[in-house]
Amino acid sequence: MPHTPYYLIDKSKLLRNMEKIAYVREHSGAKALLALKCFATWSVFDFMSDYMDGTTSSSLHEVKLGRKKFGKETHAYSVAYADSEIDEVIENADKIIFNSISQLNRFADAASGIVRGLRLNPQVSSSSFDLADPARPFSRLGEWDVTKVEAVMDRISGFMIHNNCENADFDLFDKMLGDIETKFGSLLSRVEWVSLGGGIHFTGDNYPLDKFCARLRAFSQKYGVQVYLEPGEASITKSTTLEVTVLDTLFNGKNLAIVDSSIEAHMLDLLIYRETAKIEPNTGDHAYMICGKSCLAGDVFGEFNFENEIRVGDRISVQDAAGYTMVKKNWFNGVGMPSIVIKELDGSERVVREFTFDDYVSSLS
Ligand SMILES: Cc1ncc(COP(=O)(O)O)c(C=O)c1O
Ligand SMILES: NCCCCNCC[C@H](N)C(=O)O
Repeated sequence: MPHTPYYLIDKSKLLRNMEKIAYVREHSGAKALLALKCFATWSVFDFMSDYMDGTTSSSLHEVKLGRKKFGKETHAYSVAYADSEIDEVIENADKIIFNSISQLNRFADAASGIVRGLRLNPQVSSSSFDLADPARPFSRLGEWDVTKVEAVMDRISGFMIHNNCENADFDLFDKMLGDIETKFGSLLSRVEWVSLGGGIHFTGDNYPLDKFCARLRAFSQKYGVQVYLEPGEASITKSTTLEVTVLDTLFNGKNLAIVDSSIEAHMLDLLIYRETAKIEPNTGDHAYMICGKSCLAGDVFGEFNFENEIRVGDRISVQDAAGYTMVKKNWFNGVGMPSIVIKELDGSERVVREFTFDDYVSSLS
């Protein structure tokens, strides 16, 4: 049994998402690229690559990781490329998507030998978080002015449009795609491919996959484009837990349990978006606030119910711990970094990465 804390990636749960992605690819004709910003734990890429078409990236490091560890089709995108990195980005990519017309022009020569695209911003999104809303006022994420885009159509063969965020509502997706068609329809029929980005929770329970496939296929046929999807969360949702152990219990008006992990260090996204973790089944008469071990006063995973009183040494599994966790983990307080463990399809567990004091030291100088 590995020492806690560790992220436990369960391949049988990952497989459920992979099979839905494969279904969508087959029935819609869309290609699916893993968004590495969400999940970049490359030890399961061999497994995932049987079900997906490749990766998309947000930086030089991610595009190189995608090329090296996942293979297949590799898309490069970044909010802005530096002169010093553009050649290496291009060397490692099949397509490059520029965020702005100025970057497209700046790197016109460097990128003349690679398929190029441009990010469009339809100025509508499904995000309820200002922080993650690509359509927020003054957004820097993509071009929105059709006249300006028309002027560079000879330099690109595709678009990327990412405006969904944790969107589990097919009707909302459908409506927003309609908005995109209204705004950019005249441009869409002039390109060969369109990536609709990530943020579409189509692998969730009860998502109307057949309607989704039909909508994607109709879009693809109407404009004569290859559609791409860039699932991050949808690829890995509910596949992983963060396994922790209780180190101490206190009563300060509420029952508190301190675990050998930290929301700040190991599930940072929850803190950023002011969400609580998930612990199942969350039933029983014993209510506890589950707290992290960093010195941050608000290092709290949330309040949950348990069937029994919690004792030091008890194990707790924090659910849904794959997306935006391992890619964001940090060494705050020097808290021990969770190992990464894979549960194989036969149920056996394999530790694929452990972090030591030397890793902490080498992350600083
Ligand atoms: C361009 C792009 N593609 C894909 C994604 C992945 O989104 P999600 O993990 O919500 O599916 C994001 C999220 O930031 C993104 O910005
Ligand atoms: N759970 C809170 C919202 C998370 C939003 N996802 C983060 C990134 C996202 N893909 C984006 O578009 O910014």
